[in-house]
Amino acid sequence: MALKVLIVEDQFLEADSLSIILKNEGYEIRGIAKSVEEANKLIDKGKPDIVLVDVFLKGDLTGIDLARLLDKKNIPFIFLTANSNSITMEEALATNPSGFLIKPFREREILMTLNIAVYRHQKSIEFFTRQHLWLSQLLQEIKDMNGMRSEKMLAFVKALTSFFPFDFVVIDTDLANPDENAVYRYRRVGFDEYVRFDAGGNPGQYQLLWPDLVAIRKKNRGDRTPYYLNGEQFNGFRSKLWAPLLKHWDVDMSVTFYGCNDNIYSTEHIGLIVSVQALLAEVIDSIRKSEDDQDSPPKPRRIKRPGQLLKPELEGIIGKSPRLLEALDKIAQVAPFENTVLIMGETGVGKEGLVKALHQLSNRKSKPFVKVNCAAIPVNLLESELFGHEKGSFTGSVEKRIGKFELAHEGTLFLDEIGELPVEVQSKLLRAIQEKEIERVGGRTTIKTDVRIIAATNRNLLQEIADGNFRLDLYYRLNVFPITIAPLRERKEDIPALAKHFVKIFGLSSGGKEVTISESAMEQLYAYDWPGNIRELQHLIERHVLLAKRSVIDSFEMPEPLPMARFSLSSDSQIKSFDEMDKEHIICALRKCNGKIAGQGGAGELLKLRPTTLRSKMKRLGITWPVK
Ligand SMILES: Nc1ncnc2c1ncn2[C@@H]1O[C@H](COP(=O)(O)OP(=O)(O)OP(=O)(O)O)[C@@H](O)[C@H]1O
Repeated sequence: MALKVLIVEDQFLEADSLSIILKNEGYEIRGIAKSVEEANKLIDKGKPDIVLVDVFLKGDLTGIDLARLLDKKNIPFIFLTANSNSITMEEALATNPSGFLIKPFREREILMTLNIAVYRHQKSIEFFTRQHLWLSQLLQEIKDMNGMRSEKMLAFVKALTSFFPFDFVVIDTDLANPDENAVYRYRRVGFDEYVRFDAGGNPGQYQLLWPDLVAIRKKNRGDRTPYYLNGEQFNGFRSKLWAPLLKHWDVDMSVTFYGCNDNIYSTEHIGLIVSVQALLAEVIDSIRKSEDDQDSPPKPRRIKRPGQLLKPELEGIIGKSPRLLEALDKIAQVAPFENTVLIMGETGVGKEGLVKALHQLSNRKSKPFVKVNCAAIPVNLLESELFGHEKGSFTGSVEKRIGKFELAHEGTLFLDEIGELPVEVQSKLLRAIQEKEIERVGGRTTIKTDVRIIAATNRNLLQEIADGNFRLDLYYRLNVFPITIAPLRERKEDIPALAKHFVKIFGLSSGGKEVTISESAMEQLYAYDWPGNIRELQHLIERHVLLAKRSVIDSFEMPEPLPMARFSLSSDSQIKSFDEMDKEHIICALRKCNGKIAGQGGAGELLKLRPTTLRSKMKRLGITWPVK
């Protein structure tokens, strides 16, 4: 069936040419609207499958206003823009678009961007449907389960963890009952570990004590709509998701999730919770009716389910910080699906470990796992590395070569350092991913491939796009399910476990040395900022274990602080912005190279920047040569 497209564009010629191109490709044009008002009228007449909307429209409402409405209505949309002014881009990105088309439009790009947008939308629907089915099935099992009340409640909490990330959950089983025993509170302390607080128990650092809960109950009473809040403070947390559960049309119970991290809840969580609201109420009702087990062990109780402490595939991954658990949850959630996954994080944070775990948790685990490090392969060989080549296709290609796409057939292809991929290869990669077929270099036939792509990067891809080094359409195709791993300095609570783990490993590999770390040495590890993240910690400990003459490491020889940190600012010195410093630095390099940008001895080489990146930075900072 033809896909229905609505075009919202006030420039007649542009709208008309888009419409002709799309009609020729078999799309149905639902109409051309010149303003948000006109667009809304057309949408009311019949929902389009996708909307192409100009960011700047005449009238009071802009394309961004329309985008917000479309996002709420779950209609995918692509922005049309000639201007990549950064503030507008930031605002536009926040509306959750499925892509951007930059004017003047090229036919091929229009079609590719539309295909990607449709792919992303289909994947999100598919993801939601499967999540819903999976959660419903789990809830049904818990409802039918025999067992004591606390056992069933724990199974319930564990089931919810995979779908609604939380660090603390409050299940209120009887809102009308002023008894603290009607409220169940659990804190998540590991991937599959929880601490339960019974009536009178102390929920630790988080002040969710009974008086707080009474106040929250009072505030929520009568509220029938689930909501989420991000970025505010709630008793020490930064995110909250609340859902009322109805019985006989009355709000009788509720579930509240709290997260230590910002922005963990979204409209998707609301959609999912609403889709199982009735079942959640039935499960809690069945738990309420099951046998009470008040005479249980002292409180608070740390609960681990034997044999299921951690998914074995995640076992080598050390740490229990909320930031790490958030990433691990996402890995476990997305693994069974076929989605492309993009993993972002600074160098050495553990991206590769997560990618391997993802493959192991996926249905492709018995098939090949193939890694390509896009930064380590010379540019002229990258294409043949990815897609292979035919004998004699270029000088030196004496043998036919099978590329990584073919080697990864039916398995996972891990594209590490994707931000380093040259733009020329990016378009070929995009085609290979989108069309699921490749052509060997020098080959004439297309070869079908079935690979799941997982890409990782330590670069800010949006900045790379702004600098002209990364294709917007490839970014949208890869960024279907993004996962960010926080740097070590933002999850310092993981340091002791990681340090102990590395001490043990390097102790064993250096002849079974048993080494421990003193408290003051551990404090040194805490105080440092770890620009090289876990890899840097690992190397530091390896060195100290090898050199350790005693069984205790009393102090670490910490790396020198970064040069910047050594500058002491006198009270009258002026602090320069990063842009000002960049400008001075670039001008200095240009002077040294006499204005030469590209090639050997050019400023690009000196600054370790691609000439294109350097030129766009110069343009942005208003640098010209000779310097005015
Ligand atoms: N949570 C963890 N538990 C145990 N070891 C870890 C953990 N995270 C990272 N490591 C170890 O730290 C080292 C660096 O990790 P890894 O290579 O996965 O980082 P990366 O993010 O892929 O870095 P880069 O961007 O430089 O490729 C590896 O030896 C890895 O085993």
